[in-house]
Amino acid sequence: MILATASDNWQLCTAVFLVLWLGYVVVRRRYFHPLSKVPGPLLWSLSSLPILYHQALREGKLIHVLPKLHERYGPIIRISPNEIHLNDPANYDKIYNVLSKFTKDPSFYGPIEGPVRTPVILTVISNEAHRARRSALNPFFSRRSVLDLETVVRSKSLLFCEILSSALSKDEIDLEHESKDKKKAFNAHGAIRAFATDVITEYAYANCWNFLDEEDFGAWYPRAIRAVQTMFVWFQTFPRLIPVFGWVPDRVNMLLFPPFRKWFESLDVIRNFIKEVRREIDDEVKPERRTIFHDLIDPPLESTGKKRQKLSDEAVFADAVVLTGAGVETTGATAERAIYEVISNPVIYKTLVKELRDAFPDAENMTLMALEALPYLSAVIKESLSQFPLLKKFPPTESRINPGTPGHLPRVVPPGGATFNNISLPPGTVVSMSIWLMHHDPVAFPNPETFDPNRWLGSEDEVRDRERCLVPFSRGSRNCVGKNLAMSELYFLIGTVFCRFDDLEVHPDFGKEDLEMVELLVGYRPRKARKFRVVRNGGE
Ligand code: HEM
Repeated sequence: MILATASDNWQLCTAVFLVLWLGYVVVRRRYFHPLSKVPGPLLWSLSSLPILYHQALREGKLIHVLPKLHERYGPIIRISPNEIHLNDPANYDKIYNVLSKFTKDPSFYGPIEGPVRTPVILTVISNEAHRARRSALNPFFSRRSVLDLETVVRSKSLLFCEILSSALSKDEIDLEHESKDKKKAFNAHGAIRAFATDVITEYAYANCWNFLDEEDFGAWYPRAIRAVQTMFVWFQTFPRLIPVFGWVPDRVNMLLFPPFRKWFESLDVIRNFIKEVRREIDDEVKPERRTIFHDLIDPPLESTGKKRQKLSDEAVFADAVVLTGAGVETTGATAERAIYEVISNPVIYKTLVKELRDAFPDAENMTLMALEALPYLSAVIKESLSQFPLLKKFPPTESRINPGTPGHLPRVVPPGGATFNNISLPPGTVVSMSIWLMHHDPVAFPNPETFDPNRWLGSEDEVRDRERCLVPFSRGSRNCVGKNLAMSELYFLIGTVFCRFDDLEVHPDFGKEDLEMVELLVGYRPRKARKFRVVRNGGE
């Protein structure tokens, strides 16, 4: 009896303590927190669970909700106890600039290291440490290097067109076993991502993975990267899971998460390749072509006569993993979007084909500089990197997510604090802006629902103003290192496809609703979406 009463009292005390503690947290975060004056929904200011709900349980839908919150609460909103989101383009360059003192938010970027288990270029927190690491990569992805190695991108684009052409004429071969409809459809979704993987593996490592030659275009790879990215969201909210993942042997992780199996294997391929290059360097074997691994392990002399800082094998490995994966879905989804929009719009299609065929009687002779000089092609690419048509089926904010990296890229306010839209933020506050919202600024992009390359062909002043809001690769010292290569891929792929084919159509099974995107740092199609396929005019 005495024991029962003691236990009841203990439970009561615990319940009272929990209620008081919860009340204290709520009152402190809402009314006495340095960010308490920043507008935003109550629940979001108390906990980061709403972000987890939209990112993990609704898979990457935070980006769909942010515009609605801005509409309701204004240009500066509190989206978690310590994070502020901004949507006024005037603030972009204050945060994301070359000499920025804003550092990356460790609680967002740190978990990205989880699966690789070592810091990667994307996640280095200190801007100084990042500068040293980035300076090792920059020369390899400079405009000069991309121009020097343009044959890599050109040859993969031509191969893509060969495969597209033979896939669409397959119906002559074996009509008995498959329906005509099935035969003539080309899996453009898979092939575009295979193209992006083949380019980066050939360009950076001179060791192409040749996904374009595979039946399913190496579909395991984008699938595995996506699984890894989904995991980041959980790691970001529950960082204690990261060491658990580290302790669990790879074999068990592979059993628990099947898409990881091949991904772990791909890590081994990269690791072994680094070992091989290290051996070559030690044995003073002259490589056929110096790759990024040669440059990172054994940096060449600079014009000053100095050698750049050497990276450890572990750092070279980590950056190679990111470089291989970072350009697949980003470039892939952008190119896919461009091809979809062009073939869905006869006027755009005709104009683009004419411009390309007038400039290049033979697609094999294209050069990047000649492609870049084409105004209409350039306008199509800029439009593909920025914004997309409204899908009638969804409310606008659910429909116009652009590919690439559309979401918020959180940074930490430096010592001394910062002021945005007349609201002062103390040091240590996390601030973020979303590229997708920049591309939907109503002043820079009137009629954002329309895919309209002409918006990039107006007066110089008008285009310059618009370009201030065009930030697909972000800006400043932490911007995309692969942007020159990505642009070269977009120019060559879109250029060769539309120089060669004037009769492509979207497969009738593919609807506008399949273009919806979710954001897991990189923009993805929702899992239920059908894959983008093309057919030849009259092929149905
Ligand atoms: C259309 C294609 C692409 C888009 C839109 C894009 C966009 C971006 C953005 C916005 C960032 C900054 C992320 C952040 O602040 O957290 C970034 C970083 C990065 N991107 Fe890309 N990217 C593209 C293609 C590529 C390609 C082809 C590569 C491979 C070479 C690549 C490699 C990287 C790497 C390594 C970083 C981290 C850079 C650093 O932290 O210094 N990206 N990208």
